Amino acid sequence: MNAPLLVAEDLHRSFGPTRALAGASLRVHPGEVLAVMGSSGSGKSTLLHCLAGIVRPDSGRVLYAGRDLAASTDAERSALRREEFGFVFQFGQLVPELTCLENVALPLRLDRVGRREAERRAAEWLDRLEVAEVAGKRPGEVSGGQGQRVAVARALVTRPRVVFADEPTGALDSLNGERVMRLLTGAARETGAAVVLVTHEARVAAYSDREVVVRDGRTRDLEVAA
Ligand SMILES: Nc1ncnc2c1ncn2[C@@H]1O[C@H](COP(=O)(O)OP(=O)(O)OP(=O)(O)O)[C@@H](O)[C@H]1O
Repeated sequence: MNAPLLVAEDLHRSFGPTRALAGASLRVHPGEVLAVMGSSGSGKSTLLHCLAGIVRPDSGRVLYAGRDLAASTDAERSALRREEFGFVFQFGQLVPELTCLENVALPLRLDRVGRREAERRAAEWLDRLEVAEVAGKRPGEVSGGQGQRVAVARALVTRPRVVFADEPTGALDSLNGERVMRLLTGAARETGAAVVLVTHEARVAAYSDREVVVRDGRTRDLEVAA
């Protein structure tokens, strides 16, 4: 298998007296869909935030493409998040004042792509996520499932190498959840993006290539020969 793109080694992280991570390790290979499973409070989101350079572990290392995240500056880490990573959260977190098309175009605009080109690419992604009809609407005017598909389009429009998805279907009914998962993993496979998918639902994890379980802040790999 290729060299891993993202590596977490023996991460520990506490918030005051609460130990969120107590020895979490994992590897993400280019293009793979990895599900991070575990019960509520087990440390899944903290692990995802450490992997994405949002939360700094108390000890342990995170390497992205061989580079130690702790050795980079805040500016380098935010550039990495903007250029190489995409994010999908449980509640779309779209900008309410912008139309869905403008929301998807936003990461490109932040990368200084001109408006016309950014909106052309955003429209392509809305189409790909089967949600072209909401382009001119604001997030408050679309359904939960449509909003999540817009959020997936926004996460993928910059062609990231890793998409971090934290309970992306958590607020959806099962039919809409399945649709979001099918479109998210399909688009990621087409563009070669890896996906780190945090979920507590086996039905959602079924879309992954491999599963890692977090329990009391520690990871356990389900696949022996991963
Ligand atoms: N910023 C924070 N401040 C204080 N405690 C926190 C913070 N973030 C996480 N924790 C605590 O760390 C533990 C792990 O939380 P985390 O959100 O990583 O778990 P999770 O597995 O993602 O849970 P859930 O599935 O409920 O989202 C929990 O006890 C949580 O309350």
